Amino acid sequence: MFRRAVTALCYTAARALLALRPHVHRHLPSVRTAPLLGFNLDSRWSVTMTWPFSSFQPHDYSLPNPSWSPEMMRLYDHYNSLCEQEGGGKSKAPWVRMPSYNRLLKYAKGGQCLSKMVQAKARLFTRNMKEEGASFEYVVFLNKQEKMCTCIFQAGHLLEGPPGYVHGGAIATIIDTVAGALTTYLGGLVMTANLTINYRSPIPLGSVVLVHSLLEKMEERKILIFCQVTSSDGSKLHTEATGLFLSISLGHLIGG
Ligand SMILES: CCCCCCCCCC(=O)SCCNC(=O)CCNC(=O)[C@H](O)C(C)(C)COP(=O)(O)OP(=O)(O)OC[C@H]1O[C@@H](n2cnc3c(N)ncnc32)[C@H](O)[C@@H]1OP(=O)(O)O
Repeated sequence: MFRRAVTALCYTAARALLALRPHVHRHLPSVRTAPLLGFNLDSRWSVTMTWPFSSFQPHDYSLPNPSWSPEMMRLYDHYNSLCEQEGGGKSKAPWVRMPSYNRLLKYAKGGQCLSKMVQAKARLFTRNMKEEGASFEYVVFLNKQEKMCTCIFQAGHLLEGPPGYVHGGAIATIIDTVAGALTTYLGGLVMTANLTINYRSPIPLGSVVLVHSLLEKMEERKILIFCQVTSSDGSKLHTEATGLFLSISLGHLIGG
């Protein structure tokens, strides 16, 4: 009984992710939970919830907070100005800001509630710090036409690797996150199969960098991504990476 309930909840959450690209629904068997906990991601990637309690709206971590440096704010304002504006209806603007929650479950309608029922203490580890600015501060913008994402990333003091510089694992994490966001948009439910990273120059702790991720090739379930991390003015290359993502069936996640 419990297992069936958890499975139904997982189906609902996964359907929320798959809603990003409806064509991948072919990977999912039909389920009956959707009418109970439906969801909708509108064209600006903000979640439209019909859950009756508005306070259940999840916190969006990709919005500015006081820890953001002037450079982070400048870049945020720049990319935001390229996006469809609030109340602007259907826009031709190619960029959208992707919302960011501390659990992927929260993309589901009623996901705030779901996330309290399924492994309530679990958190997306890029979004699990209480202190703003201490670790990953980032916002991802998606360009649907170009099939690319650009992330503005401010690396906080807890991400130190070599003294004064960002840890290579933290850089891999933000690359995986940005490439993962792009491939989720392109392929629905995905997992990283392979990441190959070349660290070209160290990233100073506390600095703001740009993480660009773009589609190289998409072949059935395989999505190949190219990434570059550069200084905020683009003059310095910090990191290059390629990633292979595979779109998966829901059974892959809940079957173990
Ligand atoms: C808005 C949303 C934001 C989201 C941000 C968060 C993103 C976070 C993303 C992650 O970090 S995911 C967690 C880390 N990844 C994993 O834990 C994945 C662990 N590995 C697996 O679960 C499976 O190995 C995997 C799903 C990747 C593949 O298993 P499958 O059984 O689906 O694939 P299969 O073995 O049938 O292979 C399918 C094809 O892919 C190829 N392939 C599989 N794994 C490969 C690999 N590692 N390298 C190269 N090719 C690979 C394989 O050769 C084959 O090619 P062909 O079709 O041409 O024969």
